[in-house]
Amino acid sequence: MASHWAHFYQKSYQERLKLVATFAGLTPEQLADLKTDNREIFDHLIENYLADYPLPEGVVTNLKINGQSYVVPLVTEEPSVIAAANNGSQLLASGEGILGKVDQRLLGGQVILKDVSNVQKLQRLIVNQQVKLLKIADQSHPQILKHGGGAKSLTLRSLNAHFWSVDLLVDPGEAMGANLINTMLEALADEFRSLGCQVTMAILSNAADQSLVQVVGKVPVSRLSRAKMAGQEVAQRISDASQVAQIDPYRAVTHNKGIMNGVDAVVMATGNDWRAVESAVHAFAVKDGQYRGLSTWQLKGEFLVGQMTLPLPIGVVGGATSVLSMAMVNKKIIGINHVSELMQVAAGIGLAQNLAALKALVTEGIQKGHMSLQMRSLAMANGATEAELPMVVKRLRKIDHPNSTTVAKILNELRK
Ligand SMILES: CC(C)(COP(=O)([O-])OP(=O)([O-])OC[C@H]1O[C@@H](n2cnc3c(N)ncnc32)[C@H](O)[C@@H]1OP(=O)([O-])[O-])[C@@H](O)C(=O)NCCC(=O)NCCSC(=O)C[C@@](C)(O)CC(=O)[O-]
Ligand SMILES: NC(=O)C1=CN([C@@H]2O[C@H](COP(=O)(O)OP(=O)(O)OC[C@H]3O[C@@H](n4cnc5c(N)ncnc54)[C@H](OP(=O)(O)O)[C@@H]3O)[C@@H](O)[C@H]2O)C=CC1
Repeated sequence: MASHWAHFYQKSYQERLKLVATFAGLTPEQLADLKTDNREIFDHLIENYLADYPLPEGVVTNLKINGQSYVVPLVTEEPSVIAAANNGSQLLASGEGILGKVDQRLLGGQVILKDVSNVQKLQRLIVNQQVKLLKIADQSHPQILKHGGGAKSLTLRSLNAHFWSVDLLVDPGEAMGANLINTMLEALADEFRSLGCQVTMAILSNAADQSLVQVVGKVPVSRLSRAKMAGQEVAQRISDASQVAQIDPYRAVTHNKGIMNGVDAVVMATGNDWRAVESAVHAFAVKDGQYRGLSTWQLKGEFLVGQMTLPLPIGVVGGATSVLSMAMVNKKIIGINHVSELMQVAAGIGLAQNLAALKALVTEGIQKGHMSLQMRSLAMANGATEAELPMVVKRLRKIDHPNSTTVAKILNELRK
């Protein structure tokens, strides 16, 4: 990680802005985008527009994937998430960094049929007229062919005695593809209606289990030592925590929430559909019938090795990724042009977040780090001014379990 990023969080706001703008080569207009309201765009983006709802955006400055370093914007309202992602990224970068890969990106969708009169006949038609049917899909959205994508396969699947699903797989190019596949599915639905089928509906599936990203991270055990705990012991305890998330759904849910603290923050920052991502990820977590942690950590000799596979229905073009000026600025800061790279960056941030969370949990506990960063929020929520923050936070850090009453007492003393 280049030295000018070191202790980024200890620099002033202006210094941080200047460093990121210079690093990403932002134009003056793009730099201005980091601070303007968006009424004229948002009034056309959603219905009944009323106001902007700004959320904080920070950056992780030291993510290393496949030997490349990234500065990654994260949008989140939760204190300590960005600190954790920085912490985990730094630990992973101290080893060989993260290795990532995306084998294929296909988005799925379905035309739901009811009470098919002759299943064998329909099955034969779908097989024998596959080329014609895929052409109907492509012709409904010809632009996608220009971008190297298109409809790839159509198969029939029984759901129960009454319902069938005609499953379509589409290569959406660099887009997430929901709008484009829905257009294709509605064209196919019309075709099946013309063949005498009862069509219930046509809609994409957010399962995205044909758009998987895999990340593997290795941390030298020596980097994990903490206070009185040797690195080997911390590594073993992280591995134990990982095993618990595999056997207990009750734990797995929070283990995965920690991962999604990072993933969602990148998905939001790049204008992607985080509801689609959340649906896909949690469905994938229960793919074998039991809800399990999405990542595993194992002690292998001198390294703690983490691995994770995630479905990520996201894009780098289309939808809000091409409408929100901040999404475009953030894609420039990350420096990505291909969606497979963005998938690896988002998953890498999720793995880093998970490592930092587990390390905190199995050593000093989550509250020490979390609450020390939460102090500013607690102070501001209870009336501390910008000028009073440093003194209030300094005093809060010396108190066990501070609360709003503690803040009121400190402010009373300061304001006498
Ligand atoms: C909070 C830390 C990082 C402190 O960690 P620490 O080791 O006490 O602090 P440190 O001063 O030694 O800093 C270590 C590194 O953390 C980063 N770091 C440190 N401070 C900052 C900061 N202010 N801003 C940005 N980055 C920061 C930074 O990279 C720093 O390296 P340095 O630059 O000093 O060489 C650690 O305790 C941690 O990672 N905790 C996990 C916090 C977390 O996961 N928060 C999410 C909310 S809790 C949750 O929802 C997830 C969870 C826990 O439920 C998931 C689960 O159950 O699995
Ligand atoms: N998750 C869900 O369940 C649903 C999500 N959505 C929303 O749909 C949106 C995503 O759908 P999507 O189809 O991506 O949206 P868009 O239709 O906005 O984006 C796809 C379009 O991007 C253009 N494009 C430019 N370059 C490329 C490229 N390299 N590869 C592919 N397309 C390219 C193409 O149009 P052209 O060639 O004309 O430029 C293409 O048709 C999101 O806003 C999402 O919230 C909608 C319904 C449901």
